[in-house]
Amino acid sequence: MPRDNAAENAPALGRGTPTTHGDTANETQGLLQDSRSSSEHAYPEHVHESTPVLFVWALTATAALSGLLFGYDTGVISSALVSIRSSLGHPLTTLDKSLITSITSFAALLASPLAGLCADAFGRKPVILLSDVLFIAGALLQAFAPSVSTLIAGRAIVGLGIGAASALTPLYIAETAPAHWRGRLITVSTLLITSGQVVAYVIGWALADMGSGWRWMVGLGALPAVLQVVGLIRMPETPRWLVKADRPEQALEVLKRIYGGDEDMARELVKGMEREIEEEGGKDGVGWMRKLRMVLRDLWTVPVNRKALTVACMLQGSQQLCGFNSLMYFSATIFAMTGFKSPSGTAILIAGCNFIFTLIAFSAIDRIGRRRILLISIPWMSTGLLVSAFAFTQVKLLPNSVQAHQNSDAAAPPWASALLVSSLLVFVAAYALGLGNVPWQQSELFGLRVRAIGSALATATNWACNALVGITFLPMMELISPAGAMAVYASVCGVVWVACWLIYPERMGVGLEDVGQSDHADYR
Ligand SMILES: O[C@H]1[C@H](O)[C@@H](O)[C@H](O)[C@@H](O)[C@H]1O
Repeated sequence: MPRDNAAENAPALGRGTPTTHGDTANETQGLLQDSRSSSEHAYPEHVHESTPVLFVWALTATAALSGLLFGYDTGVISSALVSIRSSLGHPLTTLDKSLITSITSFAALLASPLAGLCADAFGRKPVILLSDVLFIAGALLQAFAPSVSTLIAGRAIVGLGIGAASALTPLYIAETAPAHWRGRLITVSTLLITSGQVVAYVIGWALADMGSGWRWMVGLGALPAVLQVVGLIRMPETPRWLVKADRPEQALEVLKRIYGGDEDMARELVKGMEREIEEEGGKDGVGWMRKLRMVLRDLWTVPVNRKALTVACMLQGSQQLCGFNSLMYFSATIFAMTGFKSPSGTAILIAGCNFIFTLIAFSAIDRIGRRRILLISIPWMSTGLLVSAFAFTQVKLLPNSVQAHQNSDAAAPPWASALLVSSLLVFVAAYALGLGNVPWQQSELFGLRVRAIGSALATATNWACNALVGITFLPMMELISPAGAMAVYASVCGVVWVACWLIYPERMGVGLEDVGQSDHADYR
């Protein structure tokens, strides 16, 4: 029987509750040896309760700019597709449109596991910087594209950046955040994803009628990347990676800044990280390929890792298979089909609702807990989808309008339109509170040794399912009707709820060093 009291017990772990894993391994670590044993240490209460210092906010905000890029680049394409018209030599064919949209997800799918590998070898920060280079190159290539194929190449390059950034930003934030604020700080990056989508929709709407407006839409994506490069260059590598790379002095300095100069706390944390690495088999000075093989083997054969990977992939897959992004990518199209006067305006409403409820998730996630939020919000997603399915049955779909974006004839009685929009808003709000956000907390499921690659594989699952939904949504609408499509997504949500209830562990407030020590009972 799943238990919900883990949330209450968990913060104690984050404060350094003694574990059964003794300090013996640590006793050989000369540099950071402290006269007190680690079991005497507890995070000072004032640190536990206080808000993070400015430095932590700066770290988080700089890293989270990747979210803005990710959100903007995924959100802008629907408006850009409409306003390209014939400016690339001919009107875009359906194949052109599909390729332009889906190549980004496929490239992200490729890039995310590679990014995890590089992040272990070279550090988290260089890989985020590399993703910025890709964002800038891809945005410029798209803005100056003379042909459809150049535009597709630009979208692919941006996709590589998105894949790397989406795998590494939450990891970077998780590894620099104080445990009791980790959920909220990772949510900052989801907040920037959703605000990037709102900005993209608004810019798309504002520039839609300008001749070469679409070039500005896609080119503007380079701006936050430049900002991030400027900010990130001054930021440090994560202390966890530094300890793993045998640079504990540097890790200590970073941790001192994170904990407002509290040296005892910083030393204690470095000791915890060293202990974790020792327990996980020590610092492995082996080559890339061998290391990858070892980590993959550990992910698969060590039960606690395998369970972590299963949960992370299940959540990331669910985040996409519930169909949310079909709204993100095609809401203007859906609203045009159903005869809405201002489909783009209604689509902005959807993106705005996603943003506002992610803001609420920000304040709730470290208080209510990830598991409880998911179990409460997912049934609302199903309800919203089922009611919208009913509303769709009351709406007369306009013929041949799957790709149309403007319509003036009302095709739905006003009550049905209102029911449709409000039920979709319920779905979106519930999504933003739970599934849109919680899967990105994935790094807290994995021990340090397998964290980067485990998170990257879960991110790849996200992109694979994202591409699947992107490709299947319009055909599904035609084949089984919009109501049928919504019903399918509602049943996916039902299955996801059961899966979360059965296997998702609460990690609110747990220190990252304690994650690798979780026993199997932690996974229900
Ligand atoms: O967490 C984000 C967010 O919820 C976005 O709105 C969605 O488009 C992304 O696919 C998801 O990863």
